[in-house]
Amino acid sequence: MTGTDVAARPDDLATPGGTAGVPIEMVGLGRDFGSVQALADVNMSVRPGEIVALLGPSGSGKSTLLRICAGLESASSGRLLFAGVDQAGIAPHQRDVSLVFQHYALYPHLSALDNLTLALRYGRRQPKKAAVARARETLDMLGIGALADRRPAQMSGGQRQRVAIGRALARQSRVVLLDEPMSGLDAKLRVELRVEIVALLRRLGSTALFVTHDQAEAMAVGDRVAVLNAGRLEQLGTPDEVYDRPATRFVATFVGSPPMNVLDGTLSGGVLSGPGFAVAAPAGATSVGVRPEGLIVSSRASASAVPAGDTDLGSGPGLGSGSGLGGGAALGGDGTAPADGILRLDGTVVVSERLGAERVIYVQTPSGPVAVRVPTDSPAQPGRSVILTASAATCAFFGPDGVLLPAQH
Ligand SMILES: Nc1ncnc2c1ncn2[C@@H]1O[C@H](COP(=O)(O)OP(=O)(O)OP(=O)(O)O)[C@@H](O)[C@H]1O
Repeated sequence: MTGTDVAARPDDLATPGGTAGVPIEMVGLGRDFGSVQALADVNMSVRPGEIVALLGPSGSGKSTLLRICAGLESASSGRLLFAGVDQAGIAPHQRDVSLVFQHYALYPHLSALDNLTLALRYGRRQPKKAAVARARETLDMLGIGALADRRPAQMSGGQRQRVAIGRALARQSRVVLLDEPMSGLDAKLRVELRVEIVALLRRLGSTALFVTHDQAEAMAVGDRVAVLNAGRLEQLGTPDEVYDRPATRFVATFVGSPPMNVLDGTLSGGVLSGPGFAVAAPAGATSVGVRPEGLIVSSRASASAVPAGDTDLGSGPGLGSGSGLGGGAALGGDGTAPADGILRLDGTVVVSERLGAERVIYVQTPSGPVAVRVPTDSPAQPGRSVILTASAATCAFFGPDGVLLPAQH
């Protein structure tokens, strides 16, 4: 990563402690590299001071979008506006943008403090006293105030990355662009540093685009998350919206750990059915999705005979404990067709993973493995035959184009 300072800007724009960020507008942005369509028709409005996480798999166009914003790449189509001003033809150094890359480049012969001070004095033309004060404050906020006098060689990799991030952010640019700024750091450090980066961005008020392929990081850092896939913006929403109402099947299966289970089926008479499952579904549905915490696990042997409360092996929030399973009340006459719109799937637990305060089990079903979040003390252990159920309200339905269908009422 580097705290590359792309631009200088006049001192009168620098407002210490104030809000520096500007609105960013992307209108139909596209970028082709020969036959490769790196970006296609991206539309996005980012509010001043907002942090938007750009999330997507490798090759989805995240870096290309960031480089267009920095002015290092030009768009093949569409428009990019900062504060209402079209950036086409505006050179990188005139955009007042700070870039933070994965690979930092600090001046090796300067202390941490001097690396920051230099950027502020010459990048921002700040007077020495003000620059030193801002540099010290930034280092303190990043938890490395005590290392101010050390040169890069006398710091750990994580500490050097903090200095580089501090150098880019201290300039309080109108727009801050971060491209996987924490890759290469261990998980604990990443979590610590992202909290500090967000705190610093909020303090400085810059509008920020933060590229990551780590969905947990995107959800933690972004006021909103922009999910990209093959150059297209699949969804722009708050972390809650993206998780609870994924706009597309791609988003549903990219966000969440484990992600949403999606089962393919055929719709007939208002019922979507596929290998081993059936559920009441809206017109046009070709697949049903359910989050791992939306499923209830019950013992197969007792599901149709024992009161629900006794058979529940661990439930998500979708249904009350075992409700809908008592005496097989939720099942249709043939044992698979849904009554009350309930999704039902039979399977066998094949894997049980302890994840901190919870457990995730993987159930092999005729439609493939299904992940279910259960309490740590759930008896649903590998080898156990189980029934999975979910209320229709906890299910998401997608059409043949992968787009979320409106909820049924
Ligand atoms: N200069 C270039 N010339 C040709 N193709 C390019 C160029 N830059 C990017 N691409 C292609 O554009 C697509 C998007 O690349 P981009 O680097 O923006 O993706 P990304 O989401 O940032 O990926 P990663 O997470 O791996 O960095 C890819 O298919 C890539 O190969």
